[in-house]
Amino acid sequence: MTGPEPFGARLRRAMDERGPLCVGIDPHASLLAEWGLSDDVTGLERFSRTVVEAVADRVAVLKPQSAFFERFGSRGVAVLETTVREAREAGALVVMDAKRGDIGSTMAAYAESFLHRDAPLFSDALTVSPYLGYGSLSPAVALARETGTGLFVLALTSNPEGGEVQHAIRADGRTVGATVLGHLAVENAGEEPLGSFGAVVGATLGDLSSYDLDMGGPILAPGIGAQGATAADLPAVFGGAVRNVVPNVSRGVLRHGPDAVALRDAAERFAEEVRAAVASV
Ligand SMILES: O=c1ccn([C@@H]2O[C@H](COP(=O)(O)O)[C@@H](O)[C@H]2O)c(=O)[nH]1
Repeated sequence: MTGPEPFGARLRRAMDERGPLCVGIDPHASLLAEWGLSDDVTGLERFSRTVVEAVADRVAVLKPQSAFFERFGSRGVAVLETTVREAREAGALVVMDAKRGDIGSTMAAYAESFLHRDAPLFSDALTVSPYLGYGSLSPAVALARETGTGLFVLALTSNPEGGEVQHAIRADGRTVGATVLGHLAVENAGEEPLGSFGAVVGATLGDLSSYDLDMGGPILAPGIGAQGATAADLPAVFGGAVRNVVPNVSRGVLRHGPDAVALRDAAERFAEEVRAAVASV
């Protein structure tokens, strides 16, 4: 093989070896308070390091939510850099949840910020928004191919408001969300065992049988835990595509902190529930 191993192949292996689970690092102010931490950079740093030390050596994916770090300005971003580096060093893949999206020329700079090997925030994958037109993501697709990283493109989000955009029907009769999934199928064509260009599809959405979720790439599925979905819902929501689903749980795990053993146990319970749900299909 020439070049770095693609993200999709690395993710497939991590999911098979560690179980298909993504734990979110979302340092909400309310969680900092529950953990007895101050709502400042010191609290942020302690929170993030505790999560990384508790689970990064065992879960497939960690997903820091950039917003909760950006809240503290440049010092918060410095904590995010350390969090990403330490999580990767411990063996987890890192999906940066920054949901970037802009015109192509600016998108190129966003891609450099997260997917260039020399970037301080270099991550294994980045969440992006296709709602400036899927083609605006081309610079990120190109850089991800070059650096062996991946993208998770917002297709059908977990929040109830998403439907007004994503279920909207285009002139060709397809929904906007289905169109995004169609673009991803093209990106992933021929990639084995899994493409590097994933979709974000909420686990909260109920029956999605009208959508072709089998687009050759991974599906990042937020919504389990605090948003009300459960691992047992996954087969009904994702059907045969469930094998490629990486469910995300943030608050559902984090509320068990600050005790590292309790965090680890919670992550392992979710991973086991997901494994059982996938095996039932
Ligand atoms: O459709 C989406 C896309 C992203 N998210 C993000 O996932 C986590 C969910 O956190 P929970 O605490 O498990 O609810 C959070 O970072 C969201 O910004 C999403 O929920 N839905």
